[in-house]
Amino acid sequence: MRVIGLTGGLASGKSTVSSYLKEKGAEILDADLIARELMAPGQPAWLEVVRYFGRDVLNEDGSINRQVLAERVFTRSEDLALLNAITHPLVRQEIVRRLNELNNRPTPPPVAVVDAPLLIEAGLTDLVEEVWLVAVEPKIQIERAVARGMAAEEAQRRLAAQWPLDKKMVYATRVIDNNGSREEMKKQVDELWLQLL
Ligand SMILES: CC(C)(COP(=O)(O)OP(=O)(O)OC[C@H]1O[C@@H](n2cnc3c(N)ncnc32)[C@H](O)[C@@H]1O)[C@@H](O)C(=O)NCCC(=O)NCCS
Ligand SMILES: Nc1ncnc2c1ncn2[C@@H]1O[C@H](COP(=O)(O)OP(=O)(O)OP(=O)(O)O)[C@@H](O)[C@H]1O
Repeated sequence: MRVIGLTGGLASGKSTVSSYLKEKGAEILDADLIARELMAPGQPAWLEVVRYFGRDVLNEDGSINRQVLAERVFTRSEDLALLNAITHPLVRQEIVRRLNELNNRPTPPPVAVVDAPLLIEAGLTDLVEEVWLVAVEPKIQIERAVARGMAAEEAQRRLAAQWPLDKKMVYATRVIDNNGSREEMKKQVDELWLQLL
């Protein structure tokens, strides 16, 4: 089983690329989804979030109010650092567990893709053989995030919490340019997939 890391900032097109890789037969481990699952009531990250951020960030049913928490962490860098310190080790542990599980299947998939916006920032690159970076100009990232319903200021704040493209480039072993059309992106992924297998 080959293990690929897929990364890129906000609204860069990671999910679009990973759905395409899934069609080709890859198994996808989605770090955003894993983080969300670990923050469900009673789960390890939920307990820590409540301990450090208090019950103010909870909905009435005890689930985390993601909008309130996002407002806290993307306007106060100390709070973001705290949330990252809670979630990133747990996300890492869960990714390791799931990769082992895939590897131990009687027939492991040919490729596992770790889809993580913060693959590089959170230091997960040692878990993967290659780092595929979905690269998009910040202006287009904001446009696409807004088209998806996010306020422009919110998108700006999230982008500011992520490493700039040139810093991520240093860690990338392959770059997928997603400034153009979906078709153009697919052509590049077809090529990378052929080279991989
Ligand atoms: C802050 C939270 C509650 C906001 O939830 P929300 O549903 O609005 O966003 P969602 O989780 O779908 O993330 C959307 C995008 O926001 C950006 N983002 C999320 N967390 C972070 C972060 N810690 N730093 C920078 N950008 C982030 C990413 O581009 C991500 O793809 C949530 O993102 C969270 O718990 N983040 C901490 C966990 C984490 O770092 N996840 C990233 C994968 S390791
Ligand atoms: N080449 C493209 N041209 C136009 N729109 C695109 C292209 N690629 C992706 N999109 C759109 O941009 C938005 C962001 O893409 P996607 O959800 O794949 O990004 P992401 O990196 O997974 O985002 P996030 O991690 O922030 O959730 C989506 O609405 C998607 O349909």
